[in-house]
Amino acid sequence: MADNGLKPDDSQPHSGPNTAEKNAPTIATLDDLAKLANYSLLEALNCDPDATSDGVDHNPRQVFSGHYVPVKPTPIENPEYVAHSKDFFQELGFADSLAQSETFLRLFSGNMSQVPGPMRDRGWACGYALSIYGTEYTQQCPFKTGNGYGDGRAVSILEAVIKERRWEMQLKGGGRTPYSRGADGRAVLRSSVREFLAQEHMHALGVPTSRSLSLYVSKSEKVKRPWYSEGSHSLDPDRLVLEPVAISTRVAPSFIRVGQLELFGRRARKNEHPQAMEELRKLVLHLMNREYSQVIDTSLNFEEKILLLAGEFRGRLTSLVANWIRVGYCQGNFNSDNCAAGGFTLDYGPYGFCQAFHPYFQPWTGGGRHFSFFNQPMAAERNFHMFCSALRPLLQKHSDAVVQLDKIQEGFAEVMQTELEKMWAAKLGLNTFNTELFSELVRLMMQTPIDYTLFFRELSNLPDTIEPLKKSFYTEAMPKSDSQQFDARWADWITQWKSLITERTLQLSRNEISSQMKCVNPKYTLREWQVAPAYQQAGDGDYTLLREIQDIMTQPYAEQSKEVDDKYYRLQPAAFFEVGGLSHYSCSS
Ligand SMILES: Nc1ncnc2c1ncn2[C@@H]1O[C@H](COP(=O)(O)OP(=O)(O)OP(=O)(O)O)[C@@H](O)[C@H]1O
Ligand SMILES: [Mg+2]
Repeated sequence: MADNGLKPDDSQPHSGPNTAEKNAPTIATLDDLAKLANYSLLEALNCDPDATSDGVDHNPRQVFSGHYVPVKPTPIENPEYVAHSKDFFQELGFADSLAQSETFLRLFSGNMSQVPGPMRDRGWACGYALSIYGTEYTQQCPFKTGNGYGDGRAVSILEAVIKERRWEMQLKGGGRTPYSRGADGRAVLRSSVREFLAQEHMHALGVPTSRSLSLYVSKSEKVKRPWYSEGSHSLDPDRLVLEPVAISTRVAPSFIRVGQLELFGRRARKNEHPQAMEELRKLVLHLMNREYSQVIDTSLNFEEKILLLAGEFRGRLTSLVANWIRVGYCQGNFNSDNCAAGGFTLDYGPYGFCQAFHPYFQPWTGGGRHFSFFNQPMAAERNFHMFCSALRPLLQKHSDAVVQLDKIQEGFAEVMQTELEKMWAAKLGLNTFNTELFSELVRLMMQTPIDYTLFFRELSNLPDTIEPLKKSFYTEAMPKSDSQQFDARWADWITQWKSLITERTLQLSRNEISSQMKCVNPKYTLREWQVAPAYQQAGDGDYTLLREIQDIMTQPYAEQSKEVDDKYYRLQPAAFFEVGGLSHYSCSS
């Protein structure tokens, strides 16, 4: 395996500069960043042999082989700075001033014409396959073959090793690529603000995710998207809206998706061309290098590495989905092409955070029950099966390894269940999962509509009665006649739960239990009715609210001021239920 340019263990303290010096920005200019360019993907993988070398390759076409197509992004017109992630800038050692510097803005709004060397002056897009809940689709591209499907508006522009970690930087909305399928390759400000805020929020919530680097909007270029009139109760958007285009940059160790492995797995399985098996092998080795180098020993033989990879991805994916449920996140569209092979959250399209609890909460009207809140473990299992199927052709001559891979695949549900039980126990402040207590809680949470975030946060104060929890009840939605009966059942539930907490106080103080609970039950989560005014105001050039939300939502577990609580630690107002664009969306791009 190629050297990935990383030290074996980057969690070790480094000798050398003291902390203050270490935290000082080391990347103050684009030249500083360009020097760190290091393109493992371009070096290890195959370029599409039919690609034009200038990267001006924007028309939809079939890409039959190769892992990537060189693409020059199309810059947005008259770009203006909207936001950058201060936290992530600091982690990377970027000076804040960089975000508003002319050269950085130019590059990260899609203009690669003047990049300093050794950074390259073109980016790349990758093809991938799509499976929806475990069923392969090849009809979704204009050619009905699946060969024209992939990064249709995502263009990677840089891979760099920064502070001993490898990062890929990808523009979203960077214009057309051969995979754009007749669409414009653009993202609008609305969806870019949503993704930008959500990525950093999820990171702060402790959920593995792609990160947000920067966000720029065009002051003159607009595109039309179907969207909702204000207050519309329609399921589908009822009008076309002209919206400003934007480019956000997201960053991750790699952007390899399960769908990408599937594409190459399918070609190898069907022996579509002479290099198909070799291309699959290369991609899998590259994935190990990019995402699993700390856990896959390079001296092992290939079959052993594949089994380790499958086991490790299973661990990451199950833990990821348990975390999603912990924080109330519903991805909405958990197809294999939105499932990062590194096991982190990717593609914040029709996502939403659960407010009024329902196990089948699903903000995307096209997502159905299969991608709904509590069904995410099943959707993840389907994606995991597709991942294993893509690896299988590589084990053709090793029947023992195939049996072991099958076992890893079959074991998904059990590992998932263990993760979920661990997570629920932690949310409830307990050491072990109690089936009876949990089942009754879910029944109660369905009968008494509760606010998912508020409920668990209030519970973290270890109340003795249900009174403090009522802050989280959507009482208006409750049938009055039943409320006394529900109160009695809630009181029983609290008594049972408290007796388990009391048992736990033999090992931990009440304060310790409460603070542990507050580390897993966030106080603030993104609520769509609060994000909508932020992107609306941003459309008018006012970024104040966006930045306020950014500040608050990057400290989601902290107790913040009373003003913040009054505004953000509260139920969704009744007027926003069932409103298009707030409680549901049929399209989000
Ligand atoms: N405006 C657009 N122009 C071109 N391609 C698009 C556009 N919107 C979506 N696509 C492509 O359609 C496919 C499905 O869209 P989906 O909403 O899952 O992805 P996305 O939000 O664009 O991208 P990602 O998964 O990269 O975050 C993706 O391959 C995407 O690249
Ligand atoms: Mg997607």
